[in-house]
Amino acid sequence: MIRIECQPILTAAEMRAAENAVIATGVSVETLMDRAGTAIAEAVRRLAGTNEVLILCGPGNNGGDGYVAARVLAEMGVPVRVAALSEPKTDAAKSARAGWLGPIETLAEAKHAPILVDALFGSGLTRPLDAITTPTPNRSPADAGAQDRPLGERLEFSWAPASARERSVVECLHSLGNAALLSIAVDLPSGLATDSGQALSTPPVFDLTLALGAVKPAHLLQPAARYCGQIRLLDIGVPTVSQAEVLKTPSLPTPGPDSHKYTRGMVAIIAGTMSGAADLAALAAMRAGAGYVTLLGDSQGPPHALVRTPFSDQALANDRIGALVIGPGLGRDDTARARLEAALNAGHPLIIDGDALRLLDPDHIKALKVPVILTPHAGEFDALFGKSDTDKITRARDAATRANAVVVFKGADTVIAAPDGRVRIAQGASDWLSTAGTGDVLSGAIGAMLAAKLDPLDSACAGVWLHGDAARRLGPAFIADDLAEALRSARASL
Ligand SMILES: NC(=O)C1=CN([C@@H]2O[C@H](COP(=O)(O)OP(=O)(O)OC[C@H]3O[C@@H](n4cnc5c(N)ncnc54)[C@H](OP(=O)(O)O)[C@@H]3O)[C@@H](O)[C@H]2O)[C@@H](O)CC1
Ligand SMILES: Nc1ncnc2c1ncn2[C@@H]1O[C@H](COP(=O)(O)OP(=O)(O)O)[C@@H](O)[C@H]1O
Ligand SMILES: [K+]
Repeated sequence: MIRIECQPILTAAEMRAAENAVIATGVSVETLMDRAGTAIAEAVRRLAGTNEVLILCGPGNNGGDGYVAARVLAEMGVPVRVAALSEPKTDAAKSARAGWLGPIETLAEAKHAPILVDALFGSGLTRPLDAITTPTPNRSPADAGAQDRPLGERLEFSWAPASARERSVVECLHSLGNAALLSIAVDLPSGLATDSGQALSTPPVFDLTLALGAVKPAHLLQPAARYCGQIRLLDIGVPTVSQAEVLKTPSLPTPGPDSHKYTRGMVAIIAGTMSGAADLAALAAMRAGAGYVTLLGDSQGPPHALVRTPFSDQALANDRIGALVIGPGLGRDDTARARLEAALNAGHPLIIDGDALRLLDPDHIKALKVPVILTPHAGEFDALFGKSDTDKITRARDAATRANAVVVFKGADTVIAAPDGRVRIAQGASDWLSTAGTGDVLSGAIGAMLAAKLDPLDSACAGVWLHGDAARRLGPAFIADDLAEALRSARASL
């Protein structure tokens, strides 16, 4: 089981292409399925202990993985039962099923087990599960004493129409999931759309998802990600590359004997009508490691290390400024517009956030001659780039190309895109970040990274990582001020 940080993220089609490239070298689908099922079995055995395992198998290759896992677990001496939704459809799944010598229960009538493994649907799901009804076996497992039947004897499905006992797949999944001590999804919790991260149906929340061969968008994008629990990758010997990767722990420069405050990086924050927001960005830039932070505009209070200067074109014309943050608490009045205009003309690398995003259009941003990082939340993104039903990765990537800027598309599933098509997606954000001012903190943290001369994509990634790590350290009910302070602990952990 491999941690997913830094791993390539593949769409369903990209994963199929990667698998096909391996198959073209002479490796059969059955061999890949065998590797997948064996890896699942090994992972499940480590977690299951002596507990009984119930594996739910669907009609496709996800179900095939389940049958292989069941066979291997049984060979390992782990108590395991199989319940199926229907007969397998693919050749590989049929051959995997043939290798399972135990009984097969129907999904609707399967009794729960302490360990639930969902191998109903993976990356092939294209429509909701709700409409599915389960076939009725000609004998129920209970009638036939399925649990006691020797290996080798199996129940045959009859494809009879709905019976009184028939239940929807979603309902079965939820009740078996609720009753389990530990629930594990094979590749994806059944019901999720692999590429968009939409929930075609609502699965239960799993404890663990075992991604096969590669991380998929649905492991990271909302709403799908909330159903996955912990995510671990299983290697099935399929080489994968992608321009999209899971956000990694950054490697940041630390001060040395030759460092001074300006070599550490100077960040300027432009204040506006709500100076608290600019104060938060400034504090965040300092705690993220900037050597010098100046706040241009009106604000008061600590920290004393923050250099407050009235806003002026002259103050802006400081060559030492390595990153200029504009937008947090800027307002949208004439003063805000004038300050934004001055900032765009100052020639410093820019982080554009909050109100400033509402005063610009993509063409204007594209015309800028300096590195630019945009940090919109969903509302700001829609206002700037237009609404769309396309998936968040594509939207972020298209926006980055259109504005020729790094785009940090915020949310519980922050997607960071560069104009060259590279994408990084954050995992495991704390939901407690949903509090006022945390976006201001992010812009300041990214400012510190850009001023430290990281390239724009790396700056955005490092800022998002520090922000996410700081939030996780704080636990519940923190406020943005706490988050800015905690950036220091996040940096110290590197
Ligand atoms: N390819 C490989 O080499 C390897 C792949 N691997 C594994 O394969 C998984 C992908 O397999 P997959 O493509 O067969 O898709 P899967 O997720 O099992 O489901 C599709 C099946 O379900 C059906 N179906 C869809 N929606 C439905 C619905 N609502 N209600 C009812 N049926 C519905 C659909 O039918 P159809 O839409 O064609 O009518 C089709 O039969 C992947 O996640 C990984 O676990 C590994 O073994 C490694 C090697
Ligand atoms: N439910 C959530 N789970 C995880 N992160 C979230 C959630 N909601 C918001 N965030 C993060 O919190 C920050 C909020 O930023 P933003 O919406 O700009 O707030 P503000 O303008 O109040 O500072 C972003 O970094 C975003 O990614
Ligand atoms: K599954």
